[in-house]
Amino acid sequence: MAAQESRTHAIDMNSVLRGQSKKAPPTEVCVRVEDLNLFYGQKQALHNVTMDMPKKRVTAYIGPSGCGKSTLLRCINRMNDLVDSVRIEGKILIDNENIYDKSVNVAALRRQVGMVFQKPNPFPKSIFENVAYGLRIQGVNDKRILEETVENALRGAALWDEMKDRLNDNALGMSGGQQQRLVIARAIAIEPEVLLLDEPASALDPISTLKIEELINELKEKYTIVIVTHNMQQAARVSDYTAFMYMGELIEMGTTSELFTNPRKKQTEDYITGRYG
Ligand SMILES: Nc1ncnc2c1ncn2[C@@H]1O[C@H](COP(=O)(O)OP(=O)(O)OP(=O)(O)O)[C@@H](O)[C@H]1O
Repeated sequence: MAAQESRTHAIDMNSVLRGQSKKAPPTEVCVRVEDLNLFYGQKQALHNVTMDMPKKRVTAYIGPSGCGKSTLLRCINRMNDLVDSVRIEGKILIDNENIYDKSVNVAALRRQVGMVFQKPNPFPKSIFENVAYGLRIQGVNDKRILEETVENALRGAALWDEMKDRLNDNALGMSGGQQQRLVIARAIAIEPEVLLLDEPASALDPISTLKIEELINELKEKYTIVIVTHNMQQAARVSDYTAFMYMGELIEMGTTSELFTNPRKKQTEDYITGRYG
């Protein structure tokens, strides 16, 4: 009875999910997290997290503020290494290689695993140079290669038609939504394998948000995507798999459709039915 009632809550997930297939088809694992524990000084922020993220699919992390979503996301390209007090135990395997192995080249890892943040962060340079940036720092200066890459990346980020006549304009003159797609173009210009998106639309208006969501849907043809979002409807719209986290633990992960319509754990059900968070 309670469960029955709880499904008629504020967000009608069945309507959000309508049209999605019940089960995302099986696929290879791209990123595997194994027994991951993370400490910021004395404080443990992740507890024994183990999960698989499938190749060329979108996995969303949801959960209340402070539950460790961004921390877990930042482990996938070792961004947390930049925090002084951090200590990490466990493994993250990308294509079966442990990215925490001593032999790993972190700069190469960050080329393999691109990241986009909540606030768009274009450089105060031209649109062209923003997208060409990753190639330039790899030492590529061939005009033809740069032009081709910039065009492909802008097309990939659904920006080419809007921006093809403005390539020399300063990127800071673009709207917030355009800037966020530009930052995505900058990330895909160097052809990463995995794309991490940390609340990529939370600073954007509804139309720009919709464009980002459509873009995510297109990008998963080529990339494995992991997205942190506060917005459960957005998770339901864009992701194939959803992981629910609570107080640094992974409570439950499943296909998005199953997790939202038939959660196995009470904490998940309480969260998606709006009882907390
Ligand atoms: N650099 C840091 N130093 C110390 N503690 C941190 C740091 N970053 C995050 N934390 C702590 O780790 C915990 C998890 O934070 P995290 O940002 O990963 O959560 P989140 O689920 O992404 O939250 P939100 O949805 O509010 O962004 C929180 O208690 C937070 O205060």
